[in-house]
Amino acid sequence: TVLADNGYDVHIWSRNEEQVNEINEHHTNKRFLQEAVLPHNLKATTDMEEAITGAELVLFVATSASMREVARKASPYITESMLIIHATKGFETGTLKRMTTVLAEELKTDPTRLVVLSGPSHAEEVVRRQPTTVVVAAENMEAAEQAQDALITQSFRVYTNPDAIGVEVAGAIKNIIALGAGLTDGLGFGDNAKSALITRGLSEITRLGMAMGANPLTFSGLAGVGDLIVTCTSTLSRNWRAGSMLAKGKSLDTVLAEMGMVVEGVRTTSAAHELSQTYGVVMPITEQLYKVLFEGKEPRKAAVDLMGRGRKHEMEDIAPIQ
Ligand SMILES: NC(=O)c1ccc[n+]([C@@H]2O[C@H](COP(=O)([O-])OP(=O)(O)OC[C@H]3O[C@@H](n4cnc5c(N)ncnc54)[C@H](O)[C@@H]3O)[C@@H](O)[C@H]2O)c1
Ligand SMILES: O=P(O)(O)OC[C@H](O)CO
Repeated sequence: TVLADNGYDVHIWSRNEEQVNEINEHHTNKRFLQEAVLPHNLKATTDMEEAITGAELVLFVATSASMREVARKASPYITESMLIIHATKGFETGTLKRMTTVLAEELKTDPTRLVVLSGPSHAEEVVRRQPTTVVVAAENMEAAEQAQDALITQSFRVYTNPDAIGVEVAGAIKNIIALGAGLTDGLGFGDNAKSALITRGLSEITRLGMAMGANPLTFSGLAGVGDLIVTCTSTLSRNWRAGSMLAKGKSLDTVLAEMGMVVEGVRTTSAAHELSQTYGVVMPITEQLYKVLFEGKEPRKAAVDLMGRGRKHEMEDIAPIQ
Protein backbone atom coordinates (compact mmCIF):
# COMPACT_ATOMS: atom_id res chain seq x y z
CA THR A 1 0.00 0.00 0.00
CA VAL A 2 2.91 2.36 0.76
CA LEU A 3 4.40 1.88 -2.72
CA ALA A 4 0.96 2.08 -4.34
CA ASP A 5 0.31 5.36 -2.49
CA ASN A 6 3.49 6.66 -4.12
CA GLY A 7 2.04 5.91 -7.56
CA TYR A 8 3.83 2.64 -8.34
CA ASP A 9 1.95 -0.18 -10.07
CA VAL A 10 2.49 -2.87 -7.47
CA HIS A 11 2.40 -6.60 -8.22
CA ILE A 12 2.18 -8.86 -5.17
CA TRP A 13 3.28 -12.45 -5.62
CA SER A 14 1.56 -15.09 -3.49
CA ARG A 15 1.37 -18.88 -3.77
CA ASN A 16 -2.24 -18.73 -2.57
CA GLU A 17 -4.69 -18.44 -5.48
CA GLU A 18 -7.67 -17.68 -3.24
CA GLN A 19 -5.82 -14.75 -1.66
CA VAL A 20 -4.72 -13.49 -5.10
CA ASN A 21 -8.33 -13.57 -6.33
CA GLU A 22 -9.57 -11.78 -3.21
CA ILE A 23 -7.01 -8.97 -3.66
CA ASN A 24 -7.77 -8.56 -7.38
CA GLU A 25 -11.55 -8.85 -7.19
CA HIS A 26 -12.40 -7.30 -3.79
CA HIS A 27 -9.26 -5.26 -2.97
CA THR A 28 -9.12 -6.80 0.49
CA ASN A 29 -6.94 -9.34 2.35
CA LYS A 30 -9.33 -10.09 5.22
CA ARG A 31 -7.45 -12.89 6.95
CA PHE A 32 -4.42 -10.67 7.52
CA LEU A 33 -5.68 -7.07 7.22
CA GLN A 34 -9.34 -7.28 8.27
CA GLU A 35 -11.53 -4.57 6.64
CA ALA A 36 -8.72 -2.55 5.01
CA VAL A 37 -9.41 -1.58 1.39
CA LEU A 38 -6.32 -1.98 -0.78
CA PRO A 39 -5.38 0.50 -3.56
CA HIS A 40 -6.55 -0.40 -7.08
CA ASN A 41 -3.02 -0.03 -8.50
CA LEU A 42 -2.02 -3.03 -6.37
CA LYS A 43 -2.54 -6.35 -8.15
CA ALA A 44 -1.74 -9.89 -7.09
CA THR A 45 -0.54 -12.89 -9.07
CA THR A 46 0.65 -16.45 -8.47
CA ASP A 47 3.06 -16.08 -11.41
CA MET A 48 6.53 -14.97 -10.24
CA GLU A 49 7.66 -14.04 -13.77
CA GLU A 50 4.62 -11.78 -14.21
CA ALA A 51 5.16 -10.23 -10.76
CA ILE A 52 8.82 -9.33 -11.30
CA THR A 53 9.48 -8.78 -15.01
CA GLY A 54 9.97 -5.08 -15.71
CA ALA A 55 9.99 -4.09 -12.03
CA GLU A 56 12.15 -1.19 -10.79
CA LEU A 57 12.09 -2.46 -7.23
CA VAL A 58 11.48 -5.87 -5.63
CA LEU A 59 10.43 -6.01 -1.97
CA PHE A 60 10.84 -9.40 -0.28
CA VAL A 61 8.60 -9.96 2.77
CA ALA A 62 8.79 -13.74 3.01
CA THR A 63 9.08 -15.31 6.45
CA SER A 64 12.69 -16.08 7.44
CA ALA A 65 11.90 -19.80 7.04
CA SER A 66 10.77 -19.33 3.41
CA MET A 67 13.14 -16.56 2.24
CA ARG A 68 15.62 -18.86 0.48
CA GLU A 69 12.86 -20.78 -1.31
CA VAL A 70 11.06 -17.60 -2.41
CA ALA A 71 14.32 -15.89 -3.47
CA ARG A 72 15.27 -18.96 -5.52
CA LYS A 73 11.93 -18.80 -7.33
CA ALA A 74 12.41 -15.08 -7.99
CA SER A 75 16.04 -15.31 -9.04
CA PRO A 76 15.59 -16.05 -12.79
CA TYR A 77 13.64 -12.79 -13.24
CA ILE A 78 15.88 -10.46 -11.21
CA THR A 79 18.11 -8.08 -13.19
CA GLU A 80 21.02 -5.88 -12.05
CA SER A 81 19.07 -2.65 -12.39
CA MET A 82 16.38 -3.69 -9.86
CA LEU A 83 16.54 -2.27 -6.36
CA ILE A 84 16.17 -5.16 -3.90
CA ILE A 85 14.71 -4.52 -0.43
CA HIS A 86 13.65 -6.97 2.27
CA ALA A 87 11.57 -6.52 5.43
CA THR A 88 12.03 -9.96 6.99
CA LYS A 89 13.01 -10.23 10.65
CA GLY A 90 14.98 -13.38 11.47
CA PHE A 91 17.96 -15.60 10.65
CA GLU A 92 18.05 -18.70 8.46
CA THR A 93 17.64 -21.81 10.62
CA GLY A 94 20.67 -24.11 10.45
CA THR A 95 23.07 -21.75 8.65
CA LEU A 96 22.30 -18.81 11.02
CA LYS A 97 22.75 -16.50 8.04
CA ARG A 98 21.26 -13.01 7.91
CA MET A 99 18.53 -12.45 5.31
CA THR A 100 20.75 -10.20 3.14
CA THR A 101 23.28 -13.06 2.94
CA VAL A 102 20.54 -15.50 1.88
CA LEU A 103 19.30 -13.02 -0.74
CA ALA A 104 22.80 -12.25 -2.05
CA GLU A 105 23.47 -15.97 -2.45
CA GLU A 106 20.20 -16.77 -4.22
CA LEU A 107 19.94 -13.64 -6.38
CA LYS A 108 23.69 -13.54 -7.14
CA THR A 109 23.63 -9.82 -6.58
CA ASP A 110 25.94 -7.23 -4.98
CA PRO A 111 25.30 -7.60 -1.20
CA THR A 112 26.23 -3.95 -0.50
CA ARG A 113 23.23 -2.80 -2.60
CA LEU A 114 20.70 -4.98 -0.73
CA VAL A 115 18.44 -2.83 1.45
CA VAL A 116 16.98 -3.87 4.82
CA LEU A 117 13.68 -2.27 5.82
CA SER A 118 12.90 -2.44 9.54
CA GLY A 119 11.50 -0.54 12.51
CA PRO A 120 8.26 -0.31 14.49
CA SER A 121 5.67 -1.03 11.80
CA HIS A 122 2.70 -3.25 12.49
CA ALA A 123 1.08 -3.90 9.11
CA GLU A 124 -2.41 -3.35 10.56
CA GLU A 125 -1.49 0.31 11.30
CA VAL A 126 0.53 0.93 8.12
CA VAL A 127 -2.43 -0.09 5.96
CA ARG A 128 -4.62 2.43 7.85
CA ARG A 129 -2.04 5.15 7.05
CA GLN A 130 -1.35 5.73 10.73
CA PRO A 131 1.96 7.59 11.30
CA THR A 132 4.82 5.10 11.09
CA THR A 133 8.61 5.58 11.00
CA VAL A 134 11.06 3.02 9.67
CA VAL A 135 14.70 2.73 8.65
CA VAL A 136 16.20 1.48 5.38
CA ALA A 137 19.78 0.26 5.68
CA ALA A 138 22.37 -0.67 3.09
CA GLU A 139 26.14 -0.49 2.98
CA ASN A 140 25.70 1.36 -0.30
CA MET A 141 23.99 4.60 0.78
CA GLU A 142 22.82 5.33 -2.76
CA ALA A 143 20.73 2.14 -2.62
CA ALA A 144 19.36 3.11 0.82
CA GLU A 145 18.43 6.57 -0.49
CA GLN A 146 16.67 5.05 -3.53
CA ALA A 147 14.62 2.92 -1.12
CA GLN A 148 13.87 6.01 0.98
CA ASP A 149 12.64 7.86 -2.13
CA ALA A 150 10.42 4.96 -3.18
CA LEU A 151 8.86 4.37 0.24
CA ILE A 152 8.51 7.74 1.97
CA THR A 153 4.93 9.08 2.21
CA GLN A 154 3.04 11.53 4.44
CA SER A 155 2.24 8.71 6.87
CA PHE A 156 5.32 6.49 6.37
CA ARG A 157 8.53 8.33 7.26
CA VAL A 158 11.72 6.58 6.17
CA TYR A 159 15.23 7.19 7.59
CA THR A 160 18.47 5.81 6.10
CA ASN A 161 21.31 4.03 7.89
CA PRO A 162 24.47 2.42 6.41
CA ASP A 163 24.49 -0.29 9.12
CA ALA A 164 22.60 -3.16 7.46
CA ILE A 165 24.06 -5.71 9.91
CA GLY A 166 22.86 -3.75 12.95
CA VAL A 167 19.39 -3.19 11.52
CA GLU A 168 19.02 -6.90 10.67
CA VAL A 169 20.27 -8.10 14.05
CA ALA A 170 18.00 -5.64 15.91
CA GLY A 171 14.92 -6.60 13.86
CA ALA A 172 15.50 -10.29 14.49
CA ILE A 173 16.39 -10.31 18.19
CA LYS A 174 13.65 -7.89 19.29
CA ASN A 175 11.18 -10.70 18.60
CA ILE A 176 12.80 -12.81 21.33
CA ILE A 177 12.43 -9.94 23.78
CA ALA A 178 8.79 -9.44 22.69
CA LEU A 179 8.06 -13.10 23.45
CA GLY A 180 9.65 -12.52 26.88
CA ALA A 181 7.51 -9.38 27.39
CA GLY A 182 4.38 -11.40 26.61
CA LEU A 183 5.52 -13.98 29.15
CA THR A 184 6.09 -11.42 31.92
CA ASP A 185 2.71 -9.79 31.24
CA GLY A 186 1.04 -13.22 31.09
CA LEU A 187 2.61 -14.15 34.42
CA GLY A 188 1.07 -11.02 35.95
CA PHE A 189 4.33 -9.14 36.56
CA GLY A 190 4.23 -5.35 36.44
CA ASP A 191 5.65 -2.52 34.38
CA ASN A 192 8.98 -2.68 36.25
CA ALA A 193 9.54 -6.23 34.99
CA LYS A 194 8.68 -5.33 31.40
CA SER A 195 10.90 -2.24 31.42
CA ALA A 196 13.73 -4.37 32.79
CA LEU A 197 13.24 -6.94 30.07
CA ILE A 198 13.21 -4.32 27.30
CA THR A 199 16.32 -2.56 28.61
CA ARG A 200 18.35 -5.67 29.38
CA GLY A 201 17.11 -7.11 26.07
CA LEU A 202 18.60 -4.08 24.36
CA SER A 203 21.95 -4.88 26.04
CA GLU A 204 21.72 -8.42 24.69
CA ILE A 205 20.94 -7.17 21.17
CA THR A 206 23.82 -4.68 21.39
CA ARG A 207 26.34 -7.27 22.57
CA LEU A 208 25.48 -9.74 19.82
CA GLY A 209 25.26 -6.99 17.20
CA MET A 210 28.68 -5.59 18.12
CA ALA A 211 30.20 -9.08 17.92
CA MET A 212 28.69 -9.48 14.44
CA GLY A 213 30.12 -6.15 13.25
CA ALA A 214 27.25 -3.69 13.87
CA ASN A 215 27.47 -0.07 15.03
CA PRO A 216 26.13 -0.03 18.63
CA LEU A 217 24.37 3.32 18.01
CA THR A 218 22.02 1.59 15.54
CA PHE A 219 20.37 -0.15 18.50
CA SER A 220 19.16 3.13 19.98
CA GLY A 221 17.36 3.83 16.69
CA LEU A 222 14.11 2.69 15.10
CA ALA A 223 15.21 -0.89 14.41
CA GLY A 224 16.36 -1.30 18.04
CA VAL A 225 14.60 0.73 20.74
CA GLY A 226 11.74 1.66 18.36
CA ASP A 227 10.79 -1.89 17.45
CA LEU A 228 11.38 -3.15 21.00
CA ILE A 229 8.83 -0.63 22.30
CA VAL A 230 6.20 -1.52 19.70
CA THR A 231 6.53 -5.29 19.95
CA CYS A 232 6.88 -5.45 23.73
CA THR A 233 3.95 -3.13 24.49
CA SER A 234 1.38 -3.71 21.74
CA THR A 235 -1.28 -6.39 21.70
CA LEU A 236 -0.92 -6.32 17.88
CA SER A 237 2.45 -8.07 18.28
CA ARG A 238 2.21 -11.73 17.47
CA ASN A 239 5.40 -12.40 19.42
CA TRP A 240 3.98 -10.65 22.51
CA ARG A 241 0.67 -12.54 22.12
CA ALA A 242 2.47 -15.87 21.76
CA GLY A 243 4.46 -15.15 24.95
CA SER A 244 1.35 -14.27 26.93
CA MET A 245 -0.38 -17.48 25.75
CA LEU A 246 2.66 -19.56 26.79
CA ALA A 247 2.51 -17.96 30.25
CA LYS A 248 -1.06 -19.23 30.58
CA GLY A 249 0.26 -22.77 30.22
CA LYS A 250 -0.49 -23.47 26.53
CA SER A 251 2.06 -25.62 24.72
CA LEU A 252 4.23 -24.09 22.01
CA ASP A 253 2.50 -26.22 19.33
CA THR A 254 -0.96 -25.04 20.48
CA VAL A 255 0.15 -21.40 20.55
CA LEU A 256 1.61 -21.55 17.02
CA ALA A 257 -1.48 -23.33 15.67
CA GLU A 258 -3.81 -20.76 17.28
CA MET A 259 -1.76 -17.82 15.96
CA GLY A 260 -1.97 -19.00 12.31
CA MET A 261 0.65 -16.38 11.40
CA VAL A 262 4.41 -16.42 11.72
CA VAL A 263 5.89 -15.92 15.22
CA GLU A 264 9.47 -15.21 14.15
CA GLY A 265 10.76 -15.04 17.73
CA VAL A 266 10.48 -18.81 18.15
CA ARG A 267 12.98 -19.76 15.41
CA THR A 268 15.06 -16.71 16.25
CA THR A 269 15.44 -17.85 19.87
CA SER A 270 16.96 -21.07 18.61
CA ALA A 271 19.22 -19.24 16.12
CA ALA A 272 20.33 -16.62 18.68
CA HIS A 273 21.03 -19.33 21.24
CA GLU A 274 23.49 -20.84 18.75
CA LEU A 275 24.87 -17.43 17.67
CA SER A 276 25.58 -16.52 21.31
CA GLN A 277 27.78 -19.61 21.54
CA THR A 278 29.44 -19.02 18.15
CA TYR A 279 30.34 -15.42 19.05
CA GLY A 280 30.94 -16.05 22.77
CA VAL A 281 28.29 -13.47 23.76
CA VAL A 282 26.36 -13.74 27.03
CA MET A 283 22.58 -13.63 26.29
CA PRO A 284 20.75 -14.57 29.50
CA ILE A 285 17.21 -13.66 28.36
CA THR A 286 17.64 -15.63 25.14
CA GLU A 287 19.06 -18.56 27.12
CA GLN A 288 16.11 -18.64 29.53
CA LEU A 289 13.59 -18.27 26.71
CA TYR A 290 15.28 -21.15 24.86
CA LYS A 291 14.77 -23.32 27.95
CA VAL A 292 11.10 -22.31 28.21
CA LEU A 293 10.36 -22.87 24.50
CA PHE A 294 12.38 -26.00 23.80
CA GLU A 295 13.18 -27.66 27.14
CA GLY A 296 9.88 -27.29 28.97
CA LYS A 297 11.18 -24.93 31.69
CA GLU A 298 8.49 -23.21 33.77
CA PRO A 299 8.36 -19.49 32.77
CA ARG A 300 8.17 -18.42 36.43
CA LYS A 301 11.36 -20.40 37.20
CA ALA A 302 13.05 -18.70 34.21
CA ALA A 303 12.20 -15.29 35.73
CA VAL A 304 13.58 -16.37 39.13
CA ASP A 305 16.81 -17.53 37.50
CA LEU A 306 17.21 -14.26 35.57
CA MET A 307 16.73 -12.22 38.75
CA GLY A 308 19.15 -14.44 40.68
CA ARG A 309 22.15 -14.13 38.33
CA GLY A 310 25.52 -12.98 39.67
CA ARG A 311 26.12 -9.25 40.15
CA LYS A 312 27.03 -7.34 36.98
CA HIS A 313 28.19 -3.96 35.77
CA GLU A 314 25.37 -2.41 33.71
CA MET A 315 27.54 -1.86 30.62
CA GLU A 316 29.56 -5.08 30.92
CA ASP A 317 30.82 -6.25 27.50
CA ILE A 318 29.46 -3.05 25.87
CA ALA A 319 31.57 -0.18 27.21
CA PRO A 320 34.81 -0.19 29.23
CA ILE A 321 34.26 -0.15 33.01
CA GLN A 322 35.82 3.13 34.32
N1 LIG B 1 3.20 -8.21 9.96
C1 LIG B 1 3.92 -7.17 10.30
O1 LIG B 1 3.42 -6.20 10.89
C2 LIG B 1 5.39 -7.11 9.98
C3 LIG B 1 6.05 -5.87 10.06
C4 LIG B 1 7.40 -5.81 9.74
C5 LIG B 1 8.08 -6.97 9.38
N2 LIG B 1 7.41 -8.15 9.33
C6 LIG B 1 8.19 -9.33 8.96
O2 LIG B 1 7.76 -9.79 7.66
C7 LIG B 1 7.95 -11.20 7.57
C8 LIG B 1 6.64 -11.84 7.12
O3 LIG B 1 5.69 -11.56 8.12
P1 LIG B 1 4.13 -11.53 7.86
O4 LIG B 1 3.54 -10.65 8.89
O5 LIG B 1 3.81 -11.26 6.44
O6 LIG B 1 3.79 -13.06 8.21
P2 LIG B 1 2.39 -13.82 8.01
O7 LIG B 1 2.49 -15.09 8.77
O8 LIG B 1 1.28 -12.87 8.31
O9 LIG B 1 2.35 -14.11 6.44
C9 LIG B 1 3.34 -14.90 5.85
C10 LIG B 1 2.82 -15.35 4.50
O10 LIG B 1 3.87 -16.10 3.85
C11 LIG B 1 3.28 -17.26 3.27
N3 LIG B 1 4.34 -18.27 3.15
C12 LIG B 1 4.89 -19.03 4.12
N4 LIG B 1 5.80 -19.89 3.59
C13 LIG B 1 5.82 -19.66 2.25
C14 LIG B 1 6.52 -20.24 1.16
N5 LIG B 1 7.41 -21.21 1.36
N6 LIG B 1 6.28 -19.76 -0.08
C15 LIG B 1 5.38 -18.78 -0.28
N7 LIG B 1 4.67 -18.20 0.71
C16 LIG B 1 4.89 -18.64 1.97
C17 LIG B 1 2.18 -17.64 4.25
O11 LIG B 1 1.24 -18.48 3.61
C18 LIG B 1 1.60 -16.27 4.60
O12 LIG B 1 0.66 -15.86 3.67
C19 LIG B 1 8.39 -11.67 8.96
O13 LIG B 1 9.79 -11.84 8.97
C20 LIG B 1 7.98 -10.53 9.88
O14 LIG B 1 8.80 -10.43 11.02
C21 LIG B 1 6.08 -8.25 9.59
O1 LIG C 1 3.67 -8.96 15.14
P1 LIG C 1 5.13 -9.19 15.35
O2 LIG C 1 5.50 -9.43 16.78
O3 LIG C 1 5.65 -10.24 14.41
O4 LIG C 1 5.89 -7.82 14.95
C1 LIG C 1 5.69 -7.27 13.68
C2 LIG C 1 6.72 -6.20 13.37
O5 LIG C 1 8.02 -6.73 13.50
C3 LIG C 1 6.57 -4.95 14.20
O6 LIG C 1 7.50 -3.97 13.81
